[in-house]
Amino acid sequence: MSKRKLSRQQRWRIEKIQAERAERAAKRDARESEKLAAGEYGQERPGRVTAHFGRTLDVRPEDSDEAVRCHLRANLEGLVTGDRVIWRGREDPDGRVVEGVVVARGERDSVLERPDARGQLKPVAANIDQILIVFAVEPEPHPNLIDRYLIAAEATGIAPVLVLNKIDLLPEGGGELLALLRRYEGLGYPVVTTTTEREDGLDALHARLAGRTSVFVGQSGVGKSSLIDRLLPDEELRIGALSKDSRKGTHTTTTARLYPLPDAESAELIDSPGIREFGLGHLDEQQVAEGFIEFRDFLGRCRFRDCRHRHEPGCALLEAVERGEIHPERFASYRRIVESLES
Ligand SMILES: Nc1nc2c(ncn2[C@@H]2O[C@H](COP(=O)(O)OP(=O)(O)OP(=O)(O)O)[C@@H](O)[C@H]2O)c(=O)[nH]1
Ligand SMILES: [Zn+2]
Repeated sequence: MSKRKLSRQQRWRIEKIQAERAERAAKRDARESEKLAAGEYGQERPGRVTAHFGRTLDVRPEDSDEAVRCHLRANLEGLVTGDRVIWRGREDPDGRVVEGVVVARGERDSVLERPDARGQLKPVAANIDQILIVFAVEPEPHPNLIDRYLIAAEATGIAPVLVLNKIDLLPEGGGELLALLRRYEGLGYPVVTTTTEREDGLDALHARLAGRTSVFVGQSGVGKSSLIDRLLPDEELRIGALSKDSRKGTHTTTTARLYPLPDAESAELIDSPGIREFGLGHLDEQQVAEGFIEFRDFLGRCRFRDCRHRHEPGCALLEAVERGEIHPERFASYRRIVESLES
């Protein structure tokens, strides 16, 4: 077969497939607008996306715990778990909302992004109030791991919280790790200590979660799963927040999900394996410097506009270290992280 003939055939096939696809989409839209026009769907109301599967979403109404399987109006794109939306529900003869259509997306306060397979940043969750960076007495956090997480969190604009887990393993008197934590508290970061080994081990965490939407991140083995299992003890509760037919879904493990926490006052958790792995990947030197919050007062004050804060004369950061306004270990950590970006 000649090359040209093949490509003509291919072109024809592609065009046919595209035409069919467009026709299907147009039909679907027409059906939806008919239903909307015919008043099959009820009033517009607010809700929040609790899970998403392509063009299908689970939306939890503001006045209910049970999410409703919804599809998207054709002109809407890129909704993620945590998005606030306006939607309309369709009721069955018994007056129960059985399905819905999302008609608009609300403003986002924040968005968490992750690089996709091609390295392009894609939103994975929205309207998160705080990133809980979990680390543990064991495995001991290696130097500047905490800083790396803090920088990544600062770059999202979402408030970080440090959670030290497994405090049942702390030595008498607290040891170095607690001293390190005090330093972070001094910088203004909230610090919470936890243990899943004691009945009251999560009290401080519950208080911190109340009234907010949170995500847990942190290195393997620090106890994220254990903490989340304790916060959402009832497996059914995790699944029960979803509409019935989404339980059958096979693609349910990778999407981020939003869970209401049973024991804390209007606390919500967004979780997925991808979110837990949140890390430093895609930052540049500028973002790293800005991620050290105590550097911010000094950035832009160096003598040279393109100062890289190494040994340049008139470097505002180096002078601040000299004066004791920046902790030398934080500055050393900054340097190591910048160097690791280069290699
Ligand atoms: N002593 C002690 N062990 C804990 C505590 N919390 C969790 N562990 C243990 O730490 C180990 C790791 O906990 P996981 O919850 O699997 O940690 P993770 O962060 O989810 O790890 P990945 O799934 O690899 O990301 C398990 O053996 C837990 O039993 C704690 O508060 N104290
Ligand atoms: Zn400088």
